[in-house]
Amino acid sequence: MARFVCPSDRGELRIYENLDEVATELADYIADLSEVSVKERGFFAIALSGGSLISLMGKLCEAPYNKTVDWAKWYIFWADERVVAKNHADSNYKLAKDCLLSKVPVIPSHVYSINDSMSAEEAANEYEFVLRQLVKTRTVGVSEISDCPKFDLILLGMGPDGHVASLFPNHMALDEKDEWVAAKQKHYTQQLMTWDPIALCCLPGWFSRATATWCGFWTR
Ligand SMILES: O=C1O[C@H](COP(=O)(O)O)[C@@H](O)[C@H](O)[C@H]1O
Repeated sequence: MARFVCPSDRGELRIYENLDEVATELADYIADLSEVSVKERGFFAIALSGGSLISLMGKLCEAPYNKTVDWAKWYIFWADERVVAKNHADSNYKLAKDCLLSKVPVIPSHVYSINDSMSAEEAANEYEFVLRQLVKTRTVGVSEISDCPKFDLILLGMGPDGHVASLFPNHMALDEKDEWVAAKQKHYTQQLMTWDPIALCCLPGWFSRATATWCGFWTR
């Protein structure tokens, strides 16, 4: 049974007993939001991070969700990606494909992975261009107060140092105001990583109907 805490007006904190409970609640949460979005807009635009989040979404591949969710209406995006080939073990796209997308009937052309055949800067520009087209057609919603995309759901796993979507605490990418997608240099040294020191990140200016940040520590 989850405990609900509202530390401020900035959202709601739910604390679960164990990982299984989190995964069950997360699957319900996503399925409900998908249903509402498809009913209201005809689409469900979801942005994913990499990391532990993806295995937590695993229950979506099982009954009843694999049959009840309207997968054909899903449009899938990445909140961040590493600058590696799509078949590289560190690719966030590969992680989602292997553990989730290959197990449910999503439409391949609705899966918007980040281009791995160009430089990080070019890939960031291209991703922003694609997003702008999808916002124009309202496949991805638009914010009421700016022209920024408004996803139906942005799901972000949070690393132990508080980073989400390759946005590390105090990184200058957090001050970015104009671009929707940015390539950034890795500036942190405390982690050993095998991939290139640049990551794409979708910026804090993005909007969503719902943003859920799933932290790495679940138990009380
Ligand atoms: O490097 C990354 O880490 C974060 C957090 O991952 P987690 O395994 O600690 O949950 C992830 O959200 C991000 O996509 C990834 O690139």
